[in-house]
Amino acid sequence: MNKNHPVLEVHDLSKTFTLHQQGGLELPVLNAVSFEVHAGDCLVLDGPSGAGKSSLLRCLYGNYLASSGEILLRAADSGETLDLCRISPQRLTALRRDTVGYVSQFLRVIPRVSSQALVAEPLQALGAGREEAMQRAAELLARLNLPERLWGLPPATFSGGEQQRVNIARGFIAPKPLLLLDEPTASLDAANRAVVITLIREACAAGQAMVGIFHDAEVREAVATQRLPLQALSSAASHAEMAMAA
Ligand SMILES: Nc1ncnc2c1ncn2[C@@H]1O[C@H](COP(=O)(O)OP(=O)(O)OP(=O)(O)O)[C@@H](O)[C@H]1O
Repeated sequence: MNKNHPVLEVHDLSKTFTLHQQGGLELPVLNAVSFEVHAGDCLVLDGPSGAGKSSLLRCLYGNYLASSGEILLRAADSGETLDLCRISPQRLTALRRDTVGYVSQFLRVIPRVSSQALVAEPLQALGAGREEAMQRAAELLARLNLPERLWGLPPATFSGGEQQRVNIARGFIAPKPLLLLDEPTASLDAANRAVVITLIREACAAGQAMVGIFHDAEVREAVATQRLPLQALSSAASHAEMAMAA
């Protein structure tokens, strides 16, 4: 692990939402946030509800465009450092394939695609053969205790916890340098939470870096190598009150 070159560097990142349906009201959510993450680190985002944890994670995946600042990520293919705040959509798609993964709270189901194939897909996108990817998908689904009778079915009708485990397997199958985790254990029982903790630790030991939000204090304690405290800058409620008072 090279501690000198961070996988991710964030400099003075700020994000303000403009609420067009409320007369262009401005809602500052992140103010000059800076941090770096190295291979093997698991950075846990801390802070109360509304502090901007999910918004920050979405900026790091390029779903939200930051208002100012830099998000520097080292591309796995070229080793080139790219700024997510100033990147083309084509480059972002390539980065998501080989450099940065995202485990959201909810699974995006593709009709008629089996759970196992859905999990295998990110590894195939990195060049692995179908057989190898399906085998690795089966191993992960088994570790996450998803009953084998479900592997061949599309996950649309699965329970929340079953869908979340398919999503986690899909996130962990391809060893990208950076993995973003948005409450990956929120719908899981204690046994499966323990599996996810082990997966995170193994991935970090193998040199991946993680940035995550974890609902459960026990999980935060178990996985964090660093913490980033965030504070609520303003709340939608107080802004709504201000708008009504104006
Ligand atoms: N797309 C959006 N448009 C407008 N406001 C938004 C948007 N996304 C988030 N916000 C606002 O930004 C603030 C931060 O939200 P965010 O979801 O990032 O917080 P959080 O720390 O993840 O909260 P929680 O722990 O409750 O999930 C909230 O006040 C929220 O209403």
